Amino acid sequence: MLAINNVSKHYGKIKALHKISLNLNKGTCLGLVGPNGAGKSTLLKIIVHIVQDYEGKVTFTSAANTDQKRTIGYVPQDICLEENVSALQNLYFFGRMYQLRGKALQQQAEKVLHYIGLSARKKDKVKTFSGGMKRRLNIGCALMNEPQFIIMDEPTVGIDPQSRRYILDMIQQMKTENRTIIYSSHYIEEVNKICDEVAFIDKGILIEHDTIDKLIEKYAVPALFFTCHHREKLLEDIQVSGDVAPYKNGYKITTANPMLTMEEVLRVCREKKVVLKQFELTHPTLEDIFFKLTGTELRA
Ligand SMILES: Nc1ncnc2c1ncn2[C@@H]1O[C@H](COP(=O)(O)OP(=O)(O)OP(=O)(O)O)[C@@H](O)[C@H]1O
Repeated sequence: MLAINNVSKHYGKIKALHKISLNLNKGTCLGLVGPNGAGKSTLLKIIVHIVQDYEGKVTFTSAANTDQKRTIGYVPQDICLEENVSALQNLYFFGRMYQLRGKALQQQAEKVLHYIGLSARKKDKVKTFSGGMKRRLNIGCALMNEPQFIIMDEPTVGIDPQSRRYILDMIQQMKTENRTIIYSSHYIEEVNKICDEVAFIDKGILIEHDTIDKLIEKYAVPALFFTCHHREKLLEDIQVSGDVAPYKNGYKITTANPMLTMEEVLRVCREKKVVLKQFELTHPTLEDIFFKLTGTELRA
């Protein structure tokens, strides 16, 4: 288990983290979600001991009597590879840091290459790789010590959809191996797809932490989404039924009674001869919940 207790971090006058506390059970995949500058990387660097000057406490408990260093794999946000040598040489470098030598080092590197789908390119220099391949190798380096905890800082930034899908599938595979994962991202749809739990962080403060199902249940407010021509005519009349706000390319009405509001919208449309282009009952997404809790757009 990972226990983060009351962790705060200042960089000079910048308050990067403020009294963060959260626990993570073995085998859980946690999505750490927040906009740029929220404090995600700082928290991850504290967890992996890169940042050591902070207030509060971080403790790990892991299986058997393994050395704590050997149980954590960290995938940094910035790609950390030697471009002028091969993928294999990069993996050997990280393996040696974890005291692997000889046949054990070779076998582990081959295993990781297979895992990240780069066996066929193992002898090629990294500088000939695409961005997505480099990201996969960056993850592979963190897997050389067979970590129990895997901590990934935005591992899918700026890559092609195919590599993104490959990385997400790899994470699904890691979950089946009962590894504990922290996955930092501001791509909420990825988090929704692969994570069990979500921690929302904004301006260094932990806003919420729960399972995705519980967050949806807790903050679920039914809403109607519509787009239409002459929507201003419609808005004048339907405000009584719910809270109307601009949303994507149309409007969203948050309402306690969606069926009644739906009937009312249709009635007003008929009366005012407004043609609806799209009209549907929506379910809140994690992105909506984040916005509701912080007033901040994730991609800002
Ligand atoms: N080494 C540093 N020196 C000074 N300030 C820093 C340093 N690292 C981070 N910060 C500041 O701390 C705050 C949190 O930054 P952090 O990188 O942890 O956020 P983040 O959520 O990971 O953002 P991003 O998604 O952009 O990577 C920001 O205001 C940032 O400018």
